[in-house]
Amino acid sequence: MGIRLEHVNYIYSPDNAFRKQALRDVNLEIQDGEFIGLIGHTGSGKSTLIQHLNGLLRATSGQIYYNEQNIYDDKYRMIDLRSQVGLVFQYPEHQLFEMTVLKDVCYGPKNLGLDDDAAVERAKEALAMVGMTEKDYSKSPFELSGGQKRRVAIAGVLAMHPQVIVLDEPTAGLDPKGRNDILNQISALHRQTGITIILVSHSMEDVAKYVDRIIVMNRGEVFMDDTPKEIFRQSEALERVGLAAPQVTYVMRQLHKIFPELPEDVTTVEEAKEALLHCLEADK
Ligand SMILES: Nc1ncnc2c1ncn2[C@@H]1O[C@H](COP(=O)(O)OP(=O)(O)OP(=O)(O)O)[C@@H](O)[C@H]1O
Repeated sequence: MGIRLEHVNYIYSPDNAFRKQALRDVNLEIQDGEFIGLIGHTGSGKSTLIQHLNGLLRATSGQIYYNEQNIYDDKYRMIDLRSQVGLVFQYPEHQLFEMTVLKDVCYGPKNLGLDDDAAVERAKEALAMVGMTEKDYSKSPFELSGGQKRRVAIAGVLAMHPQVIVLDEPTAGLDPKGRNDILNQISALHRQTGITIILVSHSMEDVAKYVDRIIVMNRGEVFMDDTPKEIFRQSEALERVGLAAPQVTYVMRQLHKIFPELPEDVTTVEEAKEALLHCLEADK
């Protein structure tokens, strides 16, 4: 099962001069356990779309089904959806406010009605999933690095045991090491738990290495929806909407013209390295 969007439109300020149609006839099916990259240039509708997935925004028209239930049915309990589809906003560390890391992560489960012991258990489990250790529990969130704060914020959502986690630009503002750490951690989380992960990003490089499927948004529409390889094959179409395939894809395409034995469609640096080494070995 999973999430299905049918003909979803969303208009901000429909009745005044600031009217803005941010989503146009969006049709999507997201299966349980997928790892998806949601890409688009600024203003393409990514944030608007993800806020529909846990009911924070209500479609102006169209329907959304979560596990085959229409979330706009009068009897549907939006609170259940919110606990199953966790949103991690951009710069989530700004929302850390408790005195200690452990207390902060307990906040969500307690809000769900869990008693103190159960909340602590969930918080510890979630902190371990994002690579935080016992010695971090009693620290103030304010003494952590930017990347660590972000992990704590992600743990806060994980502690609610969501089936789906949506991360809006989880690497924004981090240095290259911080970016790699957090993306590797998210990828490990996907492997360990099998939950659905939707990673919102501006960066093809960031998502190419990790996700199985990329959804490209443009002007509120789903412009492409395919595997990274298929998406990057259409680099001219991407460039028309202000995006580009990863640099390594272009480099390997040029190299393929000179050395046809090298693959033409490469999406990650790791794949390129492997292909080049293989080629060198064969040449020996
Ligand atoms: N509260 C709002 N009121 C009016 N228009 C809005 C509002 N929020 C967003 N928009 C407009 O809706 C469109 C889609 O915005 P959205 O934030 O979903 O894009 P985005 O792809 O997430 O952008 P970014 O990558 O910059 O976060 C943009 O044109 C934006 O200006």
